[in-house]
Amino acid sequence: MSSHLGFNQYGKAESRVVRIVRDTAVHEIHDLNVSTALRGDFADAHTRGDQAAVLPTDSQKNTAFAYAKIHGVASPEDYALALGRRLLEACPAARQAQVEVEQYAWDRLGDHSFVRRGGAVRTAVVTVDRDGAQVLSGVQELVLMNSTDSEFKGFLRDEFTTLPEADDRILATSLVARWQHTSTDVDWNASYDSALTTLLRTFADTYSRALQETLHAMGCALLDAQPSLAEVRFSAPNKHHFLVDFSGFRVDGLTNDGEVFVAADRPYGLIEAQVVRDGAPPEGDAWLAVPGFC
Ligand SMILES: O=c1[nH]c(=O)c2[nH]c(=O)[nH]c2[nH]1
Repeated sequence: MSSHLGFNQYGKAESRVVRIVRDTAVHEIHDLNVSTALRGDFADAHTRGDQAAVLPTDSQKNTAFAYAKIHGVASPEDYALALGRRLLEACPAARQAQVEVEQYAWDRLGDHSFVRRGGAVRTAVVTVDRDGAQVLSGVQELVLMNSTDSEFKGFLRDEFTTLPEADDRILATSLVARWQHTSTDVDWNASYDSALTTLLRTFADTYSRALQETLHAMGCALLDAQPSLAEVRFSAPNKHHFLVDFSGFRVDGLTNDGEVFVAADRPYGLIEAQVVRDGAPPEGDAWLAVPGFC
């Protein structure tokens, strides 16, 4: 048999890093899930069992914790850039380091008391190589619903199509979105806040003829609002809500005029799309091994 080693990377997945900033009596909390991966010349580890070039995943994990102190967490992007650069420095065989961060938000209850905020998780994926870095920012588990102003009709029909046309339906999703920056000279927190505002406003304000159209509108709005973004990608489960049929109930005058639905959890439509700025620079390896997108 003839074969060769193909693409490979290795690192520590999902280090749960909690950094408390306690320089004053009013503490701050940064709650992260951090994954690192190194890519480069690690053939000897795979083919000869030689670990000389391998910075252990345990050391990568330790660096993730140390950098929460040494560098701090001004934003997930800024922390990930610092961590990625350090890992490249520490591992000469690595050509590229990818750092993925999820940040869980906490709301303040007092000087040193917090309550975890439900809902959306902020994300960053930073890919650092020896002459630059690429940054994706994003959000996941952003659960959205429009209770009207959504239709789905005029679709292709075949022998197996039973779906009725819908003039007025619920549109709901748990959105994953990531967007690529063209620079690392960015106010990451301001950019994220503005992106979220744009996405939510557009979801709410767009009359939807399909989830596909809504995603496209959200992507266009985001690229319009932030000229330094190259591209946005969405993965959106269509969280179907089916009208409950009251017609068999023996209750006089009981109607269901778009008022009572069953929320189905599976199967679900999965709508994925990229919206790309014309003339955007090449995307490089920013999206390599980033799961969940077409
Ligand atoms: O917004 C939608 N897009 C589809 O492609 C689709 N397909 C389907 O059955 N329902 C929907 N809804």
